[in-house]
Amino acid sequence: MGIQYDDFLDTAYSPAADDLRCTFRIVPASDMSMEAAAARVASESSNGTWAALDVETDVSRLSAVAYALRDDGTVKVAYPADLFEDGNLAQVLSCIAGNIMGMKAVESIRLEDCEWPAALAEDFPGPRYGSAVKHRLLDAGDRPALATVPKPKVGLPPEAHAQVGYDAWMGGVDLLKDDENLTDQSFNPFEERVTRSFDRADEAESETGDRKDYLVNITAETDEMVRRAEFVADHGGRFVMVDIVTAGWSALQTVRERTDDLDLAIHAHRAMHAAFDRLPHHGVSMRCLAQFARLAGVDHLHTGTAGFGKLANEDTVGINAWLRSDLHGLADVLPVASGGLHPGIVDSVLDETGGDVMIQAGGGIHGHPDGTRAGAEAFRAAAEAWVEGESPDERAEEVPALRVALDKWGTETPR
Ligand SMILES: O=C(COP(=O)(O)O)[C@H](O)[C@H](O)COP(=O)(O)O
Ligand SMILES: [Mg+2]
Repeated sequence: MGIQYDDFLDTAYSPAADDLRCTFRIVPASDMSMEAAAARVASESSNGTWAALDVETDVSRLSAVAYALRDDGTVKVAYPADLFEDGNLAQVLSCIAGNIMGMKAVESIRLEDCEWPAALAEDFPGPRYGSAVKHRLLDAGDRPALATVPKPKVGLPPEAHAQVGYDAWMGGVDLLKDDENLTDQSFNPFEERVTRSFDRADEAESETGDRKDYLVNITAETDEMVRRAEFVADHGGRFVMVDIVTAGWSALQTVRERTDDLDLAIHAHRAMHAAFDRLPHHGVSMRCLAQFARLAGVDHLHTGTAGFGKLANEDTVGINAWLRSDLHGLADVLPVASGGLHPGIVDSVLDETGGDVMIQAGGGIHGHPDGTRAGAEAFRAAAEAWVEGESPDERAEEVPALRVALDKWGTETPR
């Protein structure tokens, strides 16, 4: 039988329940119609090629179909579930975000959204805890979970790093967090940092009576990540952090699977996400990256600050809603707002995201004029004031450290 581009376009197509439905934003090449470009996208991302083929086997049941072409430049493509290998995220992405990203038939193409059928989603583990980390592993209760990343982001030796952690825990944060580019460098070796930091966490726990933990960046080659996760668990840690985009989806899947018996929560830092999602017409949306991360099984994911922080954000509120929505029984994901946060804008961010999030500050805590502990007190006071419906200025009457932070930064959006 023959296969050609026309076979991949059916504007009246009604997808099957098991189809993976992807929405693309397409700008066709200047000499190509939207229909022709969309057919090529469906073809190249499933089982077609540039040449018409004559094949003995009927492979049409594995073909994708482009449909729902809209004037706004979006088109949907439906992929039959059998096109995909069970639980293999890399294989899925090699279809739906693979060769098509470089096709000359399109001027640009962006994968905007996916609707995951049960047939695919149920083959992935999803998060172990999701937002339940707030009460299962921490004492955050109804307030946002609070985390801090020491600054300078690299350069502190292990002892100083652990001291920053202690000060921040004592000031009221739940979690110390490594920065995305701190792993196992000579100035701050992984094992010494972990050992010293957990010793100080124990001190802070017994002095405050609250659970204190540490998002340890285990990002490395895959086997080494697993080894580091085991080291963290051996030292009483309940969380690991993975730079999920730079480490890669398959590596993340391996960490999720091979540490399953350690009961760890996975904190997903998204460094490099903007290489995929920052351009509005090309790449892969943050919304989709968040979907891949949830399927692979991260418990928390950075999704931005709804416009208030130092970094560009795509639809923080909409992505967070998706992370909380039902996905065929998979656990939800706790969104993390981070990047230029400080006590003066905590209320604005939480007004957008709601309180069921983690908020994280580095400079906005350690840049406090009176140091890390005062910075953490101010950050916690700002979060608690929001939960209790009080303004930052009202709360600052009782918390001098918050007054100092508000006087320093006001409501500025850092850049
Ligand atoms: O180090 C920080 C924040 O530090 P600071 O609080 O000093 O700005 C994180 O890497 C960013 O949150 C990443 O961005 P995003 O969360 O958007 O992925
Ligand atoms: Mg960082």
